[in-house]
Amino acid sequence: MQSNYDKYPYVEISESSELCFAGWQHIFDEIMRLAELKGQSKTVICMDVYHGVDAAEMLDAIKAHLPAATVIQTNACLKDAAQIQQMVFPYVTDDAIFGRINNLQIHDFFDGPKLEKQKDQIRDLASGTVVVFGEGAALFADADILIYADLARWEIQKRMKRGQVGNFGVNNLDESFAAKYKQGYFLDWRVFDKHKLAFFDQIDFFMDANIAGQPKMLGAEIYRSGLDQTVGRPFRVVPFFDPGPWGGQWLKEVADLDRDEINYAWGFDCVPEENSLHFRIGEHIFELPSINLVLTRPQQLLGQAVYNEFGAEFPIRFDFLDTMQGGNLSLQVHPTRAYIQEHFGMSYTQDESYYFLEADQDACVYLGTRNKVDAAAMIADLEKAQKELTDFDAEKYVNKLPVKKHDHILIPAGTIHCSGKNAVVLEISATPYIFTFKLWDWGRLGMDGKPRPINIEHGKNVIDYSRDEDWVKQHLVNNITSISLNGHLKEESTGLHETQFIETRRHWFDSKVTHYTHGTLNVVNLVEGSQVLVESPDNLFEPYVIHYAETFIVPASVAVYTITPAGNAAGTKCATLKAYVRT
Ligand SMILES: O=P(O)(O)OC[C@H]1O[C@](O)(CO)[C@@H](O)[C@@H]1O
Repeated sequence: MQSNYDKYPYVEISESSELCFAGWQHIFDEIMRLAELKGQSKTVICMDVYHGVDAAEMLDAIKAHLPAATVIQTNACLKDAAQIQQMVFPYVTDDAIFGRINNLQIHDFFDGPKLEKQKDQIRDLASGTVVVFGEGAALFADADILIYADLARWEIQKRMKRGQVGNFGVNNLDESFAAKYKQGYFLDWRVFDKHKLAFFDQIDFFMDANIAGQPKMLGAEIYRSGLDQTVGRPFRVVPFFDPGPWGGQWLKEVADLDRDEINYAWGFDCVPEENSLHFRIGEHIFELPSINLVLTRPQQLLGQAVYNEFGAEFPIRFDFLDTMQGGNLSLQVHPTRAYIQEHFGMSYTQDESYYFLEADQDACVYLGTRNKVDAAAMIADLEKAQKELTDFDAEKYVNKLPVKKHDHILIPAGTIHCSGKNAVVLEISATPYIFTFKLWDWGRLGMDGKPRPINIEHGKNVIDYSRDEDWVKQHLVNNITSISLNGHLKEESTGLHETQFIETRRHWFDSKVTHYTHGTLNVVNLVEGSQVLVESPDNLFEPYVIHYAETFIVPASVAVYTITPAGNAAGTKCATLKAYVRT
């Protein structure tokens, strides 16, 4: 298959490339230029970092480029690791996967008296250059120059897998990836995002610390202008891909991924809390976590109504599940809203849907229970299969339905489900994605050679047995309503179910289609056709090329945009799937 999916999308920022400082020498020259401009006898430089930044590299650079500076490391003022373990335990818990959302702040990790003493000592220094370096540095002084070194969520995960990064304040480099991810998800990343946001407007320079030995730095004005330019036009975040026990071979071809990897299960094409954004400034690519856009420009991005409902959180997720020549996903169910709130402190739940981008002859979805199922017998059989490592007869209890390309299957929380093998799903779902109660994993092992954790205990509390064969066929399988039809355009509503907050619209078209955001965020994927052009009828943004299977975000602040078949798809029938929050 000829691939034209762009796996490194960027936003072109209209600034001179000289304003992106690449390499430690240029970075420190610029910092010292600003320090000299200030002309003070004492300069306090705070170099604050996201947890996971390579501290050794930064410290060496500080010492090499500012040999006369007094360097203070923030980690000397942390509480001890055992105290931090105890503090975080109620939120991290001893569950293998799930923790609890909480309100811990970065200062909770520091020893109060030590921090105050250190602040006094910095204040009392009479002259010279003082560098406060490390996590939480902005707490330590009113910085003359505040620098923030940031790290993409995916890069942190890769460093965790390699054993280079553990969790904040605890010595757990050798802990399993799953345990470190859980602590990152429920704790560290929320703590660090809150801290970054609190000081965001005071930051003078932002650093991209993603590639070892290749730091880059942008002045705050350019960085903020980049965010403003991004939120005024359609854009893509940088996708990332991960293998899994049921993963397939389709993403490798379509997204041109490493052919030597065993498989790719997931392609996260629009999960802005975890993806990156790439700014292109002249010849430089500057990487930043896309959550920074969500946190700092929520009204322009989401629109006022969505912001009122969700706050600064991006509520829609698009990702791929590739099972071509792979296996079935685990048979699973997601918590209801009440359950996720009570047990995990999340405000909304993992409502999902599967849009089938590709499906082989034998592709299927497991969805809902069989009519008049014996619920107690099903749970007993699931528990037996888990305890005694016997087989679970899924088809005795769960509907198995054939699926074909362009089917849209709705999966409100509480519905037992999973995609079968030999299909490619575009998941169009609410953002939470780790709250999966696995009921049966088909007797196979995870990528680490161990059985994956099963959650029948949680699952049995949320399975909705009224979602049986008859009900799911009527309500959850291709529940399509025609919205409008003319010679060149057909618009259909394909979901989601009325209990879910996302509306999805499919457009079939062979010429220009006009879309209105109505002041609310749109997320769009090209599900048919090799290429389209997204344009502003008023020339408010540059024309934007989108290829097959690429997801793009249209901020609420973009009132109107058009989509036209382009390149070798010009004049041919294309289709987009657009999602937005029902308001
Ligand atoms: O549990 P499995 O088999 O890995 O299932 C796939 C997972 O991917 C998700 O769809 C999230 O993208 C979850 O709902 C699900 O847990």
